[in-house]
This record gives sequence, structure tokens and C-alpha cells, in this order.
Amino acid sequence: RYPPGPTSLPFLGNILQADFKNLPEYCARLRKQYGDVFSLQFCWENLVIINGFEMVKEGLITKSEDTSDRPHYSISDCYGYKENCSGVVLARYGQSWRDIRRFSLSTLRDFGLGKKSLAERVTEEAGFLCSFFKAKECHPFDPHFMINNAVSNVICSIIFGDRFDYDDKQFMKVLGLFQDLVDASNEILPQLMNFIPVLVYVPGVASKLFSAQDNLFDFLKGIITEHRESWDPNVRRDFIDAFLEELEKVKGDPRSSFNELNLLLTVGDLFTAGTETTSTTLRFGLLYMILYPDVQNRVQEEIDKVIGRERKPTMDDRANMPYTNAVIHEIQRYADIVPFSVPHMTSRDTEVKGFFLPKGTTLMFNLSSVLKDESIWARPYQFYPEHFLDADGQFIKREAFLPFSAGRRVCLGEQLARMELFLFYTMFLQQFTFFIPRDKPRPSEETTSSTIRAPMPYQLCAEVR
Ligand code: HEM
Repeated sequence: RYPPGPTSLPFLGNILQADFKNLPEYCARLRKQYGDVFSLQFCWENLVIINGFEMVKEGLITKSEDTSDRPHYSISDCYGYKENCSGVVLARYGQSWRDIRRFSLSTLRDFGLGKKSLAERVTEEAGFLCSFFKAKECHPFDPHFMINNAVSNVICSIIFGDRFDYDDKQFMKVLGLFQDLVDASNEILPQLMNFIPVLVYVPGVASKLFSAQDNLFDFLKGIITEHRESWDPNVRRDFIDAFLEELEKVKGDPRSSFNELNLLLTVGDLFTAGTETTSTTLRFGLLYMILYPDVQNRVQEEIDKVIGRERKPTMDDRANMPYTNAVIHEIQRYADIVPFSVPHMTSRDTEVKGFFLPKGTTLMFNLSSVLKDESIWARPYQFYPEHFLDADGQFIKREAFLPFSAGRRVCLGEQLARMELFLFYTMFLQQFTFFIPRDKPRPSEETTSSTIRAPMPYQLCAEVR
């Protein structure tokens, strides 16, 4: 009852047949041939791809206890990750992951997630970004880096207690390092290193990736050291201070999950996982507004009615803005930015819809196949905000809306991301109308086909309303 799949070669398995440049398309082809649950072999790794809402739901939610481990990749050893000390994103399903995830969630909450203070910080950052748009005076520009700056500032203010000016040299350097890391990890060789561990030790193969990661860690270590030097146990400034408090409490206990390495890796996780995803979604959001001006008009009408042009949006407004809420959901559904989520692994023998999945099988949950499931969505391959509206124009939640995945490993930053998307987006459209520059062709809806799917570079104009 092991899932079917294409014939594989000895040792290499299917690695030579797989199209690493476009895994989603390759998997879509195999799904047609072998069905919703099929298997591949990448060298020693048994890989099962799970497709479609019903299968993914059973795998991620019903069988969550069995499917929430992460595969071990030798590339992580080179970053200094240890079996029981790997931050959150890549951590094995065990005590350290549980402790650090719980701590991170509660600390984010303490810093105002769902409360005023964090929302205010997001609104303030959105304000800075709007000033930048305004300064462009309707000239065409690519919003990519400015949106990145603003979104990573939100994470910086939670983790480091500070934001950076957009022209701050050090900040520009860090964001450059971060972009290098994203670019390097999207290349084919680093992806192959996950399955052919020996590549990690071949000189030159991984150098770009490792140096990007080292540089980013050096920057984070500097900030942690500064915090340690100025630390006052009576004043909790930010996430790092909260972690330092935990380190004090468990001093001398070598079994504790709270240690120096986990501090660095967790801060790194929040910074990397929290920036690229949200900022890419916002970039898709602006792209769809210039491509679908009617939708933009309707959102602006709703903003004018509920918020007006003067007052800043707040999270309380969302409940009164069904159309805007539906559009933001549809941006996430249609953009589908993390097509295969982060790989999971079975922690014991289990079954999904009658298929046997032995302990140690790597699972790729195809979130794309859920967000575009033809049996669920009326127009899966079109931008259609009505997917989230009932006949009376009221917002409806959809079970198959899983851009943040689901189950025990569901995105830790989901609430923060939703808050950012709503506040940034409503503030943009309250203040500006976006359109395609007059002398430029209509931008493409094509996306990159990397781990995080992004729009192709485009330019827009922002006209003050
Ligand atoms: C639109 C924005 C975002 C999207 C679409 C997104 C999506 C995801 C997805 C698909 C996963 C993998 C879940 C799984 O393994 O099944 C994930 C994990 C994670 N995300 Fe996000 N994310 C977003 C924003 C954020 C933000 C803002 C943060 C930081 C505060 C964050 C932190 C994390 C962390 C730490 C994990 C690992 C959770 C774990 O392994 O337990 N994400 N995210």
C-alpha cells in the first residue's frame, strides 16, 4: 500500500528525471499519472507528495501527530543546527521544538499580537512606506525593495526593539544579505544538497549559500551581543530580552531547550520566515490591483465608506469590510506563494487515505493543489474575490484556504501576517490609486517557480487620491 510512483534508478532514484526548476509542474504531471498520493525516491530519501484538499487535510490535520516531524538535512549541520537545537522552522518534532514554539508564540502575543501596540507599529511602518510612494510623484517604480524594508522593520521591531530608516546603510546591507540567502537557496544545487549530502563537502558548491547564511548570522550575533551588554532584567524591551530572561532561569541546565544556539536560530527563523513571505504577498497584492482596476475601485469604495480618507485603518475595521477581506484572501489563494509548504516527515508508521507511510518518509504537502483544487473553487485559476463572499456580499471562511498550512506545524506567524496584510493593504489603497505606467506593457501574471513563488519584476505608478 506504499504510494505508487515512477520507476527509479538504483542509488539515484528519480533525481535525474525530476524537474527541479519547476517542481510544481513536474508534480502536476505525475499526479495525473499516479493519483493524489504518489512517491518519488531522491537518492536515499523516500518522498511522498500529497495532493488535493481531502488528502492534505487528512495528512496535515487528522494525522498531525504522526506527520509533524521534519526531515534531517545535512546542509543544516553546516549551519550549526544540532539534533535537539534547531530553532523552529527546521526543528525535529520533539521537546525543543515544542518549548521554543510555545515560547515564541506567547512572546509574540505579549508584544501585542492581536493587541494595540503591534498593530500601531505596523500602521506606523505602513505610513513610512506610503510617504515613500508619495515621494515618487506618480513616476513608475518597482516597489519590491521598499516593501521588503517595511515588512522586515516590523519583525525587527519585535525581535530587536528597533526599526531602521530605509536609507540606513547597515540595514540595506542586511537586506542585501538576506536577498542573497533567498536567491542562493532557490538555486538547484542547494536543493540537490538536501538529497545528495556529499555535495555539501564539495569545495565551491555551497559557498554562496554558506557565506550568505554566515553573514546574516554574524549580523544577528552582533545584535544579540549588544542586547546582552545592555540587558536590564527589570525591563523587557523585545523578543531577544525575553529569551535572555529564559536563559537566566535555566542557567546550568544542559538539557534545557533555552540556550545560546537556539536563541540565534530562533531569531534567524523569525527574521527569515517573517519577511519574504509577507512582503511577497503584498507585492502580489499591488500587482493584482493594477491588473484588476475594478477590484481596486471596489476596495477603495469600501474603505471610503467604512474608514474614510483621514483616519488610519485599525484591525477592528476588518469585520466591517467583507469585500476588502475577501480580496486579501483571494490575493493569498491566487498567488499561492509557498506551493509545497516546508517538508514534513512521518515520526512513526502511519496511513493517509489507505496509503501506508512508514516512519521516516519525507512528506511534501502540495498546498498549491489545495488553493487551486478544481473540486472546491469555482474559478481556481482566476483572480476572483467572490470565492470568499456569499450571495449577500458577506465574507465567508473557506476550509480549503490553507496558505499558512495547517495542523501542529501551521505557520507560527499567521496572526501577525494577517494583521500586516490588512493594515498595509488598506492603508495603500486608502491613500493611492495604483496603475500600470502609461508607456509600459501590461505586467505578466507569471511567477517564479522557486520555493517561495514571487511575481516577476514589475513597475507601477502610485497616484495620491
Ligand atoms: C503571508 C505570510 C506567510 C505565509 C504565507 C507563511 C506560510 C508558512 C508555511 C506554509 C509554513 C510551513 C508550515 C508547515 O510546515 O506545514 C510556515 C511556517 C512558519 N512560519 Fe510562516 N508564513 C507567513 C508569515 C510568517 C511570519 C510573519 C512569521 C514570523 C513571525 C512566520 C514564521 C513561521 C515559522 C516560525 C514557521 C515554522 C513553524 C514550525 O515549524 O513549527 N511566518 N509559514
